[in-house]
Amino acid sequence: MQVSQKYSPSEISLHTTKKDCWLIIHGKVYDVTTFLEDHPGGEDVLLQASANGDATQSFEEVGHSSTAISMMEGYSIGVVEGYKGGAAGGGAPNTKGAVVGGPVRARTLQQRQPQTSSGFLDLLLPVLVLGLAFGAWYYLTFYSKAKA
Ligand code: HEM
Repeated sequence: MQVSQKYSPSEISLHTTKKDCWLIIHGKVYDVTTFLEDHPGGEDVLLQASANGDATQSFEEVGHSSTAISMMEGYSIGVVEGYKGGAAGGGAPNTKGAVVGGPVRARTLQQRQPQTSSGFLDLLLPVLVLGLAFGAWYYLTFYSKAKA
């Protein structure tokens, strides 16, 4: 098994420029310098996230696809020394040294819920059906009376 390179937070904080940009996501360190220009969300957000320290929250908030999550491995260069994940981040190395939590949490968050239709549309359909039913009943009643 490959031993992960460990980086101290102060060392990581030296890599926040366009020519040298590292990110911390779930306690892992990613060198995204070559990815900056190709990132669909733009390079600015990555530079900003890099400068902010831990990019886990920003990364999660976007709800990245599984494609994005699998791309990350290609930029991984190691782990944060002494990283303690805690409730917010997940992905912390546990006592046995295995990284837990991160991908699972990422997956649950990135399953974007399809936008359910608005309350207005939810109401419109039953009202339309009722209206049609009433119209049909009224027409048939009136029509049969007129004919009689
Ligand atoms: C190694 C880390 C990252 C990788 C590999 C990555 C990859 C991607 C990919 C492939 C997309 C296209 C949409 C998708 O497939 O989900 C995307 C979109 C995006 N990403 Fe990232 N990303 C990374 C980190 C970040 C971070 C740290 C942030 C926030 C600070 C961020 C913000 C965004 C935004 C705003 C979009 C556009 C979302 C949209 O328009 O729907 N990304 N990213």
